Amino acid sequence: MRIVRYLKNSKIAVALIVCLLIVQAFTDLALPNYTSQIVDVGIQQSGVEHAATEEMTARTHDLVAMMLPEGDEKTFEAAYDETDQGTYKLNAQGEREQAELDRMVSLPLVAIHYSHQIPDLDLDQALQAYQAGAVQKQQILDMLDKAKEQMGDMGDSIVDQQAIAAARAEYEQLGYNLSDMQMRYLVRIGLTMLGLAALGMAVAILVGFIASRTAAKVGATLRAKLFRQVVSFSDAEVQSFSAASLITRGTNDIQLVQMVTVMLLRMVLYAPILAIGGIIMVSRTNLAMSWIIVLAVVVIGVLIVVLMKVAMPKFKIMQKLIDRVNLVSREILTGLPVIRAFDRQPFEEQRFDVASTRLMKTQLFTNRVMTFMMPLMMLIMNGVSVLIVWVGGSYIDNGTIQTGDLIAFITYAMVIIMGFLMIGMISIMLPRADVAAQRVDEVLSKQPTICDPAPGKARDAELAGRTGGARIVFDDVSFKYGDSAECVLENLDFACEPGQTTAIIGSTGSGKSTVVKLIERFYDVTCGSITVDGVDVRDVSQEALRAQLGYVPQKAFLFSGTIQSNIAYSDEGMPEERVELAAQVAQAADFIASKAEGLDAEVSQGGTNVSGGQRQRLAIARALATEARAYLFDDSFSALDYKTDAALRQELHTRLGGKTVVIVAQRISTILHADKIVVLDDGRIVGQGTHDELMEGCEEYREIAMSQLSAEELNGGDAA
Ligand SMILES: Nc1ncnc2c1ncn2[C@@H]1O[C@H](COP(=O)(O)OP(=O)(O)OP(=O)(O)O)[C@@H](O)[C@H]1O
Repeated sequence: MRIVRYLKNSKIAVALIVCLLIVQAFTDLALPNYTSQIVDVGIQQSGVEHAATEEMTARTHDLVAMMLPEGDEKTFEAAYDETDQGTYKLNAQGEREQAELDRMVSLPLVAIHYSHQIPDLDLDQALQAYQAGAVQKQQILDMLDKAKEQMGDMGDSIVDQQAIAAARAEYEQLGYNLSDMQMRYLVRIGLTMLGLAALGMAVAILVGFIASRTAAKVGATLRAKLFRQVVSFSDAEVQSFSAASLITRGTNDIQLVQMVTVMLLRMVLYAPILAIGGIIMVSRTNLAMSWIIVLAVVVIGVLIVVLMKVAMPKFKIMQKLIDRVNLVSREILTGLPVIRAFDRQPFEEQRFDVASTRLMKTQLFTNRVMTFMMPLMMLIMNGVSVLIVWVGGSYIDNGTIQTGDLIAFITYAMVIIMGFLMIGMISIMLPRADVAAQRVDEVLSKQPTICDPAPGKARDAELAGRTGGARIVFDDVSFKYGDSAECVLENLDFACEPGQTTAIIGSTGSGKSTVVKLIERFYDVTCGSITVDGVDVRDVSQEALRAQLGYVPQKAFLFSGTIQSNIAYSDEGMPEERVELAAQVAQAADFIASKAEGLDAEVSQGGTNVSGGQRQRLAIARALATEARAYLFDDSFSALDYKTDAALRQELHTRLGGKTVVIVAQRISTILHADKIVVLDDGRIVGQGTHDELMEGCEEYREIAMSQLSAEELNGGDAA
């Protein structure tokens, strides 16, 4: 069970909860016993608990002593002390042995109490005869045994009940106020019950508090781990899960795990304690009716199994359906302008509706099944109560049990059934949470395809501290994405020299962006190698490699914050001058100056409140603000107008003197003056050299150039 594993680091909290739950079970289980006492002793017996009264008259004392076997007589004599008034009071030793005394004195007391109803029996005479030695103890004991035998099976319980009546009569004879006694008893038991209830409540609150804290900690730890793991993923892993699913796993799934962890700590641990405690208490009350509880538990078991069989498959697909709704919503929200432009709202609404309705139907189904559960459970509980009253009624009738015992039995039966109910509810929730936990584990156990070399083997030191440009070399590089059969790049051989601009050009889908992504090591090459200053990119840590590179992605992405925080993204403490210089080189200074807040102007999430060109310029400034040795521009000038494009290239040329520049471009004018142009066609290099060389020797390049440039430009003029 995965969820239990998550509690590995919270052993102390779990142990504490178990201890507290035992206390809570003790209070919960003790209360019905007190209710039973209130009914049996407090009400029916007027608060008289024991047959062995606290005080008795000398006559009763002597008569009881006469009717006890010798061993018991000694104990009895030792338990009572004679008072100045000639009565006998229970002493401390007697209080300790009260249960034993009750057993002894019951029959003699009943005999004394009812003696006047038996003709020809004069106990006083018998006592005199006994004291005079005319009658032997054994004769009296035989007489008592015979009387008891005549009462049959019910003898014991009848004697117990009548003994209490006799004790009451004894108290009355001594002038005790019985209603005061009753009130004192009721108040004492009532206060004990209140105290127990308060303790139970305090413990329950404490358990809830610790359980919630522990579960919240489990949730937070899982979220942190998941986030760290997802951040370490390459594009391939993110794609394999899909961003929407990763979000559901990080939010909904972990939330479910957290919720069930609370239930696990509060209910799953409590249920067996309660059920076992209840069974022990019931066995003390009345075993004859236990079959009712067994029957109820079996019925509940069957009910839960049926419900699980019906609802479980639906529970299992629920998480996938939530994923789907997330995916569709994300796509629709991101593509809203396109949807509007093509007037596809009805279609998208329909798509969303399908995903949402499937989720709704599944949830409705499971909720409906669950709705059945509560009334059915109540039916079972009420049925059990009725059965107990019915069966118990006859037991009360023939004196086997008392009314209070019956009430206590009903309550214990409910406690046991509740325990099993809780186990049932959890057994429905747990598999669902287990699916969620499994989904989280899938992410956590996914091995990132891009890994750093072993700590001792990393060649970071060879790159650290170098200045000037970096020499990037592609040596017979081939690459294919994931499991796809075809190579996107094949046998690439070229070098990007320091202090030079290397341009990569080619038709759409020819693999230009992939080249840059391979330098950044977002993916690993399938064959061949890429080296930076002679060091294979796989032999250095990703951090060290990327510190050498300034990257501007094809799709400029900005974070919510300010212009300043976006440009200084690589280093929060970046000096203002560097931010300004980067903005200036990236041709963003003018538009920043036009903003009232300047560098502190707000940027919304994804940079949606700036234009495409401005976004590109800020993304360029962000890369230029780093201290990289090679700058990779992946089609980063496409949204710039020709003038800005030219000015930017001019600035790059002068400011980035010795650095390496790699420019992926669609527009030939952007790369016209590059030191080397690599022409890609369908993942293969079809030519490399300067513009002039390629115009002469590369058919594909000439075609692109002729389609984009005027005759004048082709003859040496500048497109800008
Ligand atoms: N994540 C990916 N998974 C699978 N295939 C991909 C992935 N990214 C790109 N491709 C495929 O690899 C090929 C090259 O893509 P790439 O983005 O490198 O081309 P490009 O030359 O930069 O195109 P463009 O000029 O349109 O940006 C394309 O055929 C594309 O379908």
